[in-house]
Amino acid sequence: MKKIIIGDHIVKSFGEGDEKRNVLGGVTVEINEGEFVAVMGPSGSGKSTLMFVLSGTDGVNGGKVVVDGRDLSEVGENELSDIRRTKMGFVFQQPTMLKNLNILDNIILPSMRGNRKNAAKMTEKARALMKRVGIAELERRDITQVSGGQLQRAGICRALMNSPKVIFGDEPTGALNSKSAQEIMDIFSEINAEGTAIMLVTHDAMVAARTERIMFMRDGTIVSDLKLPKFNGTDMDGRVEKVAAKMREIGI
Ligand SMILES: Nc1ncnc2c1ncn2[C@@H]1O[C@H](COP(=O)(O)OP(=O)(O)OP(=O)(O)O)[C@@H](O)[C@H]1O
Repeated sequence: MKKIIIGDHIVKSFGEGDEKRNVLGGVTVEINEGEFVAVMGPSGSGKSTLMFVLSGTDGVNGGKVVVDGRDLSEVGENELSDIRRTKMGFVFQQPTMLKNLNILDNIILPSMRGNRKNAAKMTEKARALMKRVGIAELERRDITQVSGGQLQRAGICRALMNSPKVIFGDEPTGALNSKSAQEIMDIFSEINAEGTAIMLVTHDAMVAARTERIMFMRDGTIVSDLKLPKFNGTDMDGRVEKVAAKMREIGI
């Protein structure tokens, strides 16, 4: 199986001198193409930091990160930004969107990068994505005129505009009620079924149980790596129980 992301003995520290602290203490992790992964762990265990370094958002202090065969320590700023733009999509707890643009323009803007030439193509793609996630009728709305779940759907459309190989989600369902959260997970499952790898940081066992692999972190290391069969709509209770049992074991 081809690896889309490799983290090889990653060390990440913050602070200087006596204040210096390792937040990731030599983490080795591999994500396969098309894999659906969740990262769980207590607050402060390094989940977001791991996601930031694997996505090249942040550099490392030791070890290396390889994305689709490219060692990020060997690429310059321009190539790093190209890799992030063309191979990765990002979904956050609260999508950061511009208040003076409608939903459609917010989805299109980041992929345009000032290039108006392909505006028609981008608009067509955004409309197809919006239709797919059930927000086709909201394209002219302001971002303040939609629900949290609808805004998150728009955030997912934005992340999919460049057909990424991997989507990173930092608590993408954290601001939603459990029904909306499961609907967002339905969308992630569909995207994953089409071959996009997804890595989600979550505190929610119901969310993690929808993935096929849950990495548990504690104190900057991965302490457990739980594998589940791909979710096919059945045995949700059994899956949640497996995740919950591991959480109890680890003390989350
Ligand atoms: N830019 C930074 N400067 C200094 N310390 C940082 C920085 N970013 C994160 N940390 C510290 O690194 C540790 C891990 O943070 P991180 O956000 O990765 O944890 P997390 O597991 O995602 O937590 P949570 O579940 O609360 O979001 C924390 O102790 C945090 O305070």
